[in-house]
Amino acid sequence: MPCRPDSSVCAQPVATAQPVPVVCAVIEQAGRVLIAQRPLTKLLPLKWEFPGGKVEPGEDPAAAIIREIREELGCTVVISRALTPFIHDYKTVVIQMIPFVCTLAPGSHPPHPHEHVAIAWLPPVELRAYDLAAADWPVVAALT
Ligand SMILES: Nc1nc2c([nH]c(=O)n2[C@H]2C[C@H](O)[C@@H](COP(=O)(O)OP(=O)(O)OP(=O)(O)O)O2)c(=O)[nH]1
Repeated sequence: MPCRPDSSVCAQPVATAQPVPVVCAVIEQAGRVLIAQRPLTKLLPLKWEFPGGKVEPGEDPAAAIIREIREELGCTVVISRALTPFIHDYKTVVIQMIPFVCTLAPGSHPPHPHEHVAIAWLPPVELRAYDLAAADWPVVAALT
């Protein structure tokens, strides 16, 4: 039997995409935090962000942020605290942002951009002058 669009009893399968879990690190050092500029060739080209990336299936978010920072910046971070995760809807993709405040581990190499086009260390109040990815503004609000 065909389904009427307004029917409440019609159980058509509905596409319910799960948010993509994304970890990001607010790396703190001497009153400044690190942001990184995304490459031209990826989503959100040239937007600034807190470095990180997608959590792999079955991966613990805390392990994911340490892995992503090692891959992207060649350094080791220690998690100081977790900020509250939240959902951001980009319309083309819905992500769950899972932010961590971190410091560089003692003896770590300094961060060096392997995938980003630039990095910057800023006092948190200066973040608002940068063209950050939309999902990063709640993270900035949690910091300032
Ligand atoms: N890493 C990161 N991604 C962010 C931030 N803000 C934000 O909207 N995003 C979005 C951009 C992407 O849609 C998604 C993360 O994707 P990504 O491309 O950085 O992840 P990845 O490093 O795992 O990349 P790949 O292996 O798939 O190439 O989250 C942020 O602060 N950090």
